[in-house]
Amino acid sequence: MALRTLSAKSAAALDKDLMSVGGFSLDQLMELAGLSVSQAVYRVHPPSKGENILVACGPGNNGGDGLVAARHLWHYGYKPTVFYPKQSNNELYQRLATQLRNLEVPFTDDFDGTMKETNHIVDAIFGFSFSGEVREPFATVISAMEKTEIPVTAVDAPSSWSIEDGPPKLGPGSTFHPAALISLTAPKPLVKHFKGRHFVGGRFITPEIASKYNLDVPSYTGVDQVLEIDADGQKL
Ligand SMILES: NC(=O)C1=CN([C@@H]2O[C@H](COP(=O)(O)OP(=O)(O)OC[C@H]3O[C@@H](n4cnc5c(N)ncnc54)[C@H](O)[C@@H]3O)[C@@H](O)[C@H]2O)[C@@H](O)CC1
Ligand SMILES: [K+]
Repeated sequence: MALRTLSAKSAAALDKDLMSVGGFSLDQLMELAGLSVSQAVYRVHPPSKGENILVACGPGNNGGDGLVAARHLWHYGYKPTVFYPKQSNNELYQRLATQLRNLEVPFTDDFDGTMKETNHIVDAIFGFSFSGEVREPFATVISAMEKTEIPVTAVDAPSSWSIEDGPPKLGPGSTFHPAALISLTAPKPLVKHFKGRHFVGGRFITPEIASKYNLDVPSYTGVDQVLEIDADGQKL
């Protein structure tokens, strides 16, 4: 039986619960989410397949997960480059960007140009709060990820996909099928349209929260922050 999914509305409510009664700060959740993302990338694309990783970050917390993942990837020996065109003034994101600059991780405004030197892309543009039609500058970037042969790992959702209904019928993203997806906390309903390698991560939910939101706690192994599952939700 497939792992139970979490709607966009419940994902937002669960996040709030973790940060209130759960006692977590956003920094902590983002660190664990981004650490999971980096481990999924390591599984899908070990450094031996090419060290250049382009991390595309959006304006919200999905983008924050990308910034954290870029830092861990650097420590694993990759050469990440970050595309982060709508940088937030929020102190948390500024600190994440400083941490990357201190490692001399480059930031680029030229997604297409950087893509030419890239072995793998991380799509951290939009997560569970995305809705409507994609606005620029992200529409162009999503079209580029849609057309390229370079494999993409999507964070929580392929950007542009409706969280409930999957790929848009028309426009940017309508034929965007990333090679891999890492669902954070729990898969979202869009996974029924997803055909690539699927991981779950975000190893921070308690049995109580899982029960409140009617979720399965993934059976992570040892120190792993990710679990790869098949279409039936079974561990691979
Ligand atoms: N409990 C969890 O699972 C956690 C989830 N985190 C991450 O947080 C994400 C959700 O973050 P947020 O709620 O900040 O939202 P997102 O990062 O999904 O996106 C919100 C941003 O996208 C913009 N946006 C929305 N629709 C758009 C459109 N059509 N065109 C252009 N821009 C648009 C909004 O203005 C906003 O700036 C999750 O998907 C996950 O990646 C973690 O960081 C923390 C823990
Ligand atoms: K994404």
